Amino acid sequence: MDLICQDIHFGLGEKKILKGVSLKVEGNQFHTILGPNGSGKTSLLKLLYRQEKADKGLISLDGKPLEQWTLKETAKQMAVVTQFNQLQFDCTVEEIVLLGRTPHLSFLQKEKERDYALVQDALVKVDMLEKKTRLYSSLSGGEKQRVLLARALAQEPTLLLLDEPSNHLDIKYQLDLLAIVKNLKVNVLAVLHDIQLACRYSDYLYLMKEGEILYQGTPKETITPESLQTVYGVQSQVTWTEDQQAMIHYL
Ligand SMILES: Nc1ncnc2c1ncn2[C@@H]1O[C@H](COP(=O)(O)OP(=O)(O)OP(=O)(O)O)[C@@H](O)[C@H]1O
Repeated sequence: MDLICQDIHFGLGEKKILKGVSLKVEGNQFHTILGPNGSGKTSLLKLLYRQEKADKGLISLDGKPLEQWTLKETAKQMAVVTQFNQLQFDCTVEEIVLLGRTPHLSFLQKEKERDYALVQDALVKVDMLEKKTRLYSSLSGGEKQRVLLARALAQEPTLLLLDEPSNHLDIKYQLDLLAIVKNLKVNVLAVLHDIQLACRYSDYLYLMKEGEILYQGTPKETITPESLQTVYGVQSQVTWTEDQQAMIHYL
């Protein structure tokens, strides 16, 4: 599912949070939004998963305006992983991941063998199969994060939205998570904080500051001493390895 945002404006009270944001997520590529705290990254994702509504501008999915899609239609194709949160009720790991299949089932339809197979596969991918009978509430922050990714994988999305998905993960699982997502070969829009990890896994970067996208392009085009100075206000030297790893030396 392709996503296009055109000239998106969004504010809360007097505060203008997004000031004309335009972006595209297509080509089964991994797109990342980077930017300082408070620049509007999460707000933009909230508009996409309809927690908030834009004041102006057009959001379209496969060429059709977002508001013309039903929630169920979008849930069949769009999965969202935010930072782990508390659930209203407690479930086992397996039950939570199985919820990823809900959009694909009709009313009162029971899950089938394929649904359980997808759940199993997702749990293996995030290395949580052994803990499938554990209660979600008993998991560590990083384990919860991996379960939420597994739920999104079980959903078989064609557009995956990730909001700082690797925050609670140690470096091994951060690398694993981003590699899993990259290998899905679906449209991905991620909000990340780690510039180096973003460069390593993203095909395309959007660099945001104060509600506007100031730089965009491949990681090499986007991450430069000039852009880091403008967006984050830090001085740096940037060199690149052959496998698209940015070596950022902060001065
Ligand atoms: N409910 C709210 N009421 C008032 N201001 C809000 C609200 N939600 C967000 N904001 C403000 O909007 C701005 C953008 O917030 P947002 O969470 O989108 O930024 P972000 O780029 O995701 O930040 P971070 O990197 O810190 O997660 C911030 O200044 C924030 O304080």
